[in-house]
Amino acid sequence: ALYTEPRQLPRHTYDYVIVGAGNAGNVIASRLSEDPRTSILVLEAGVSNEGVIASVVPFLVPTLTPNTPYDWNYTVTPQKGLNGRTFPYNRGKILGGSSSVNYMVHQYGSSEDYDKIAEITRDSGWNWDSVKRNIDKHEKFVPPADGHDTTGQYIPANHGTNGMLSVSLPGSSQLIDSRVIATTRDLPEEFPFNEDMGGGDVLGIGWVQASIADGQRSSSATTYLAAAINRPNVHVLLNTHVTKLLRTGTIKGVPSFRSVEFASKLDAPSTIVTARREIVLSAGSIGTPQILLLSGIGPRDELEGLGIPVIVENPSVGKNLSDHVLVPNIFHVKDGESLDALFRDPTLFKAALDEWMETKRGILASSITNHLGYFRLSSTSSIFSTISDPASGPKASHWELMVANFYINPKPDDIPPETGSYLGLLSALISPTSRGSVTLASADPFAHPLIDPNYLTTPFDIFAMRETVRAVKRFAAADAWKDYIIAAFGNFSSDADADLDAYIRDEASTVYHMVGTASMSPRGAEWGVVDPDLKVKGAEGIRIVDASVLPFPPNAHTQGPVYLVAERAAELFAPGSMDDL
Ligand SMILES: Cc1cc2nc3c(=O)[nH]c(=O)nc-3n(C[C@H](O)[C@H](O)[C@H](O)COP(=O)(O)OP(=O)(O)OC[C@H]3O[C@@H](n4cnc5c(N)ncnc54)[C@H](O)[C@@H]3O)c2cc1C
Repeated sequence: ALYTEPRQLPRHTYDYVIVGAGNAGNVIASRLSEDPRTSILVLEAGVSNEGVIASVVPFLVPTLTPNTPYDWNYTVTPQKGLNGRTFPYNRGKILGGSSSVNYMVHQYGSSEDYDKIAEITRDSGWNWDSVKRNIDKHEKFVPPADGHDTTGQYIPANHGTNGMLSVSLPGSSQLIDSRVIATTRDLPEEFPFNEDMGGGDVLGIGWVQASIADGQRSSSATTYLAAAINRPNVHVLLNTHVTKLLRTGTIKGVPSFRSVEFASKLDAPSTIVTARREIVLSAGSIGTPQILLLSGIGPRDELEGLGIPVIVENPSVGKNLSDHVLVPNIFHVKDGESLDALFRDPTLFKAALDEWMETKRGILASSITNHLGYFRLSSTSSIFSTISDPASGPKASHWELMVANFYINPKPDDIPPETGSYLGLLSALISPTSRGSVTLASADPFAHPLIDPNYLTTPFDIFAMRETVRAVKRFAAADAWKDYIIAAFGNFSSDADADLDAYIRDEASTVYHMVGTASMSPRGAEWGVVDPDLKVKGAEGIRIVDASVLPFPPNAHTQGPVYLVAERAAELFAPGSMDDL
């Protein structure tokens, strides 16, 4: 059942209380409630996704964030690596969390990401061979909206056909599709074709797979939660801001936490609910460390500085933040051959929307990109003489290329040109070495925390980003683009290091893939926030299941890895209810 006010809750004690009905939280709610003996309460700060049309129509995704009621509307602190700039950091505040507002690219990453997590945590349960078994129950590969022949565009054996989340290839073709594929033939050494990144091999460029079915977004709310919401053992409470977890005693010599405090707003009365088995924190890479800190779990000096009693001292909480930083690399192209007119001309846009409304087809049935790829820096790059390779392994990437057939620059103060046609060859750093943090700005649970991704503050990161821009220019110089690309639009024509650095520091923003703020580490390690079974270190009764537990950013857009983490996590919980004991 779905509730919108605390007084509607029929009870205050459950087997599990899940904080956050987001990407990961809904997987846990859905899987745990398959056992009818297990009772579950999910607490979600956001609103329902029902009736939010922009969260249904794939191409409307840019209207969902930032500065909307479906976004937390966070901002990053001034970034010293980006000339002191600050910008919004989008996060879904809606059923489905960021899976209801993201750009729907769906992939899992490199097999070497998972093997590296297994190595870091010393738990083979996280290696690729073990984790990939969950793809079958997670994924349901479906035909694209336009029903085109997908032969050669993916490898069926890499995919599930019977799982929860629908995934498909692009549902509408774009004019540049054939040029992208031709580039993989023009420059096969540097930009090879990759038929399918879903099997753990990410290198090369290929067709985008997206969480879309029948021209509509597939999120954790429309799939996992939708399957569970009518079960009598699942209660979901919306508009509910969790303010802290409460210590309820001591078990095996460590503080135990079984109660969760929440309120609808600062001056509203708070309510307390209790989890007989465990509390599951799935509030995401920002919300999860914030709640831990408010609960007295974190760095002693930070907590004492704000007058928060320290219950579990852990210097790692909120640290190790890492993210995929992005530069737009926009090119001016042949007039009329792009999607720019669609954004500028309300009549064209209305026609596209009408088509979608009538048929769920057309350009709006897909997300904004049909192709992306992952690549390595040259192994002879000078940077590797001073820094060891930060990629997950020799088959993993350093950077990603995303192809968008219109003017796209996520920088908030950027003003798109009123005329002309454009191509975005966006590049993102996949293996950053910069690390940032989430810290409390105040002890007020309703105040946004300080979010400092600390982008581009290491020699490797700026070196690698510079090389991505150079590689993009080589991509754009392929024969396939000769009669199409006119010139670079933006300050990246010069090849001088200093000029490229200035361009990057001026233009960079994010792909919104923040991870690592409650990282996994080996059992007994002196660092990290959770053990490999995702239980909070030095505490009892709290497990964390969301993007925050990933120790480093994967070779993927992060929803797929988060789904796989959540599916594996669901297997770690004890079956049944405390009532049985
Ligand atoms: C604009 C944007 C575009 C993106 N594009 C892509 C993409 O194309 N492909 C991709 O793979 N990934 C993409 N991502 C990233 C991906 O969506 C996230 O990494 C992933 O969804 C995070 O999952 P999560 O479970 O950790 O957190 P979330 O899904 O964000 O869930 C956290 C939930 O907890 C709730 N919550 C937080 N704090 C509290 C509190 N105090 N009390 C109660 N509830 C709380 C939130 O409201 C939210 O519902 C994008 C993200 C954004 C924002």
